[in-house]
Amino acid sequence: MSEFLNINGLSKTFEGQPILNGIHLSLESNTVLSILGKSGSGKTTLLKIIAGLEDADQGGISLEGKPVMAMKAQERNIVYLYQEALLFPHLNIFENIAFGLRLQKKGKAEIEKRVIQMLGTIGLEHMKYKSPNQLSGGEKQRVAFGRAIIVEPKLLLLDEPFGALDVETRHSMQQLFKDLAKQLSISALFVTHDLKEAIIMGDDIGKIENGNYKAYTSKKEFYEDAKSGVTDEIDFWSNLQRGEFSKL
Ligand SMILES: Nc1ncnc2c1ncn2[C@@H]1O[C@H](COP(=O)(O)OP(=O)(O)OP(=O)(O)O)[C@@H](O)[C@H]1O
Repeated sequence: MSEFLNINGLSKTFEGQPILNGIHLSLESNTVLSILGKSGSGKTTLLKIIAGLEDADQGGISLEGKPVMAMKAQERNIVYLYQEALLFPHLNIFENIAFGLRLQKKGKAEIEKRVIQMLGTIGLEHMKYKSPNQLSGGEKQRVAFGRAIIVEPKLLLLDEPFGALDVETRHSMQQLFKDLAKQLSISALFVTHDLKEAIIMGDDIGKIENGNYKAYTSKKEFYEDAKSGVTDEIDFWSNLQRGEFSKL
């Protein structure tokens, strides 16, 4: 079956150490797939290979049926976003968001209209003339989202994008992303090692372990997998409620 994104037998070794071991993964369009995995399991490596920022040793990737391995990163129409929202420090917020549209040589009026609209969507209209160093971490991450999404990439790769944010900001960013994903029919891989975040963000869930990828057929299957960590989490909170940790 031809899926939106198909990853076929992807392998990567670093300094003789196998990291990805023939990964097979597929994603339907307009779907967010959460990928869980412990630190060092190869999540970032996988995303970087998909984005074209790292080479694979073996395997193929196709997007909308077209092989992308031979394409340069900038030709893939894939955006990779990670924890640190790297904005252009010398450009104000408006220009940071407008950047991709200027590269695409869109007209002045169209850029103005789309950037203003995006600023509204991410709730930062009042900050358009500020520079990145005047923004909080959460605000910077919003701008990074706006800048990524405004160019309408085919695929969004999110690498622990909220990892550096406090709990409250993290929740509001999760909600914002979920709303945007629905509104703009976004297709994305969302990498995290946070169990709850994976459940909240993903339409589907999978995990990387020992260099292999396991796709869960449903969230129910994930909850019921003794190794998913969900049961441990539930047990923890049940024990806490029963007062079994009162001596801690
Ligand atoms: N350029 C590199 N050279 C050598 N080893 C590397 C390189 N990049 C990553 N690695 C190693 O590959 C392994 C997987 O790294 P990766 O960053 O993909 O893991 P991760 O699952 O994203 O981890 P984390 O959740 O901590 O970010 C790690 O052991 C890392 O040290």
